[in-house]
Amino acid sequence: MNNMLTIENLSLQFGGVKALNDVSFHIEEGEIFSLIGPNGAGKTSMLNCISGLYQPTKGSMKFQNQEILTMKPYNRTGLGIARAFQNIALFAHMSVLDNLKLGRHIHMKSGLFAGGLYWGAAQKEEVEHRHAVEEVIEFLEMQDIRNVPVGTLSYGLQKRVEVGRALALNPKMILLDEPMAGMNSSEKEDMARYIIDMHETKGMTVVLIEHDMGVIMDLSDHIAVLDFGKLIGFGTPEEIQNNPEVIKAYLGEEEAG
Ligand SMILES: Nc1ncnc2c1ncn2[C@@H]1O[C@H](COP(=O)(O)OP(=O)(O)OP(=O)(O)O)[C@@H](O)[C@H]1O
Repeated sequence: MNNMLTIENLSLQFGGVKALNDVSFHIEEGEIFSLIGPNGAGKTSMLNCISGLYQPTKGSMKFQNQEILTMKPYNRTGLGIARAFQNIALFAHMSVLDNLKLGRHIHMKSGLFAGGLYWGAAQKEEVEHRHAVEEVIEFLEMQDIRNVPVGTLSYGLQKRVEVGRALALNPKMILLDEPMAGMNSSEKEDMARYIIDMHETKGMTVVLIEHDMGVIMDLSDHIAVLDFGKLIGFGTPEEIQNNPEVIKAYLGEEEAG
């Protein structure tokens, strides 16, 4: 297996807080990879470093062997990294279809000149947007709600649209920050099925933050465990479940709760 993302000695500091402290791990191409750990452990910070929202203080981050540590988020999208947010960041008054299309326009627009001077190219791009968005609507089974304003949908469906917006960018690697938070059990099952399909039918690499340990252990090929910004475990679900340090810092605490 080839590495999709290789992270070495990554640190991120906010004032006196070490959000990430000398973290190293790798994510293989085409796998479902999960980041777990207690609240405030640094999971979202790590995702923000991967998407380019946060600039690490030091370390190295290679995407398909290319150093991306200082690369702008826009350029990372171009390489094939897309991200769905934990807190839904959609336009409530716009339809599902328009939210998905807008996501592509924002990230992939060819610019005013291309639009004005090369009408043919802009038209071709519009067709591509349409095609990608329709594919996502079918993949996430959103045909019935395609024209519905996002703000009127249930929380679970809004989360699905948020994931769809990242999917519409046709990424090689998709970053999902708690895609099942606040969902009921049938919505969770649907989302788990979509994640498996992203991996199995689209061959996508999926990076997941999730608190539901049942979901994590079922879906993940590999797991990294963070605690106070440090990597305290890395391995298969079985290895993680049998790792004494992880049990002490995180899993044990769940059992007790
Ligand atoms: N923009 C920021 N400015 C200052 N401190 C931050 C910022 N983002 C994160 N932190 C701090 O970094 C640490 C890690 O936070 P982070 O949100 O990455 O944890 P997390 O594991 O995702 O937690 P949760 O499960 O609660 O979402 C925390 O101490 C947090 O307060």
